[in-house]
Amino acid sequence: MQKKILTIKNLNVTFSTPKGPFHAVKDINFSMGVEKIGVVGESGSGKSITSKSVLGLLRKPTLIEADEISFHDMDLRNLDNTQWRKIRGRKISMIMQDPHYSLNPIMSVGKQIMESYLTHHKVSKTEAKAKTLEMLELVRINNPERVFDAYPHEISGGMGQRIMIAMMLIPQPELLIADEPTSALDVSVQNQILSLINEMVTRRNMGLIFISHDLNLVSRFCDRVLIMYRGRIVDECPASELHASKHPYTQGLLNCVPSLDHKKKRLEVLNREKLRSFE
Ligand SMILES: Nc1ncnc2c1ncn2[C@@H]1O[C@H](COP(=O)(O)OP(=O)(O)OP(=O)(O)O)[C@@H](O)[C@H]1O
Repeated sequence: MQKKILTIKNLNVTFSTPKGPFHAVKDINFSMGVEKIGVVGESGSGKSITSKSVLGLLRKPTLIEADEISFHDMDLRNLDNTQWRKIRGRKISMIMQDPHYSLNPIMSVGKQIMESYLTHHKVSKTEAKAKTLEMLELVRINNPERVFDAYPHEISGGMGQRIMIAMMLIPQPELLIADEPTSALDVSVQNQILSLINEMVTRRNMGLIFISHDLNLVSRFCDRVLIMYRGRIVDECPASELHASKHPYTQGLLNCVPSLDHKKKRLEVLNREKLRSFE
């Protein structure tokens, strides 16, 4: 049997809000090995909160309850900051949606990528810089020497996404959580980045959780898909069978995807009445 990288059993997340408790993530169960798992679902369905729970990024008073969240054999519940520092970035990395929130505004982007490498590898600065320039090239940055010295406000959104990807991949994590990692990139750069991520999965045995609104991309790129609705996983299928799913919510999502074949057809709106039984 394939070795498990991540196992989640009965994960529930409840926020405390001025209007009372809000149960954002409900009874999530899944496990994964060296594979690419796509997570889809409309905005607010709980995709990011599920990922943030895995990385211990939610703080009290938010209530995170789970029977199990384990990475290989390690229990990720209740780790302290020192233990998290050894895992975040090094073993589990997350590429966030907006690079401008994730990059340090007062440090050059090259230094940030280099630091990410040096934190986890005992090498000289010269070696780390060479590795950083190599990584910048791998994420298709032209003129890496110049970009190395740029500050986050000097770079475009698309370049920022590639820099985030470089920073997260350089330590060679065992699990990568990528939240809309290529949304600001044009199709050719997107394909190159996806092939780089794919290579990390196949050659370095990395597991990938790929959060996206792009159902066509997920069905093409991933191995398996989890479909979330209102905090729950309501459907799960091999990625190649996503378009054939019989689940009403998945069908609803698929019907909202613009298609070149149906240019004149009006885009459908999800029928919420039909979906009440999944809440
Ligand atoms: N700090 C918070 N306090 C209260 N509710 C929150 C908080 N953070 C997120 N939520 C709510 O939790 C739910 C799940 O949010 P989450 O960010 O996981 O959605 P998502 O599926 O990732 O959406 P998107 O695709 O837009 O990123 C949403 O209803 C959101 O409003």
